[in-house]
Amino acid sequence: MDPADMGDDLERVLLSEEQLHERLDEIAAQIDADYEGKDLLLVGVLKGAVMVMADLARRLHSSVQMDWMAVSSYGSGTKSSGVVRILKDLDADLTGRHVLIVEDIIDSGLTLSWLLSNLRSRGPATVEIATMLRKPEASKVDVDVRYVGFDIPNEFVVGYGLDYAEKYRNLPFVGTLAPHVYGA
Ligand SMILES: O=P(O)(O)OC[C@H]1O[C@H](OP(=O)(O)OP(=O)(O)O)[C@H](O)[C@@H]1O
Ligand SMILES: Nc1nc2[nH]cnc2c(=O)[nH]1
Ligand SMILES: [Mg+2]
Repeated sequence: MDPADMGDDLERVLLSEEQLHERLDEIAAQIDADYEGKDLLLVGVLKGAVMVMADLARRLHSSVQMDWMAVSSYGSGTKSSGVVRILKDLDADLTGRHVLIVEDIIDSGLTLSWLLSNLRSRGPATVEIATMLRKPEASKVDVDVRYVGFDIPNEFVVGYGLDYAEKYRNLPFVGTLAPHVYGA
């Protein structure tokens, strides 16, 4: 999808495709170094993390497996409901595994803190987190995030997996929406 095809829905491009990919090169190199000689299980959080999972995984030289969990707390709005629902659970048994949760964004941090305690209760060897984007609110939650692509301002963003009412996930960049789109 091209920015031009969004008409006046797009306010501005926050992170270009090039910026996202360059940062992923750096993060992938760090992950390869940190997990050298270990089997790694990447856990992608559907649906938002699809793009970052695909782009990160293909940069890794480590031995990795990929599994998916679908959770949702936002529905079709721009605010977290605070209630996290499992829509699809993992196929993999986490016992003794090195787990890396792959997220597109940490905003309120509610999804992640819930996910962390859920996955930790399944007996993994280690659980770490990689996220492409992180907003300032996330600092209020006591969660240690090992790999962060970009710290971004507190605006509702779309693209690179992130939706507004299920649209715009296929944008190759991260942008902000014009307020008229979500009725502000
Ligand atoms: O830090 P938080 O405030 O909890 O927000 C972050 C979560 O919100 C988004 O998922 P969403 O619930 O919109 O589901 P989706 O990935 O299917 O769009 C995003 O993918 C994160 O999982
Ligand atoms: N699309 C989108 N989903 C989110 N989920 C949590 N924060 C955001 C955001 O800024 N944009
Ligand atoms: Mg969403």
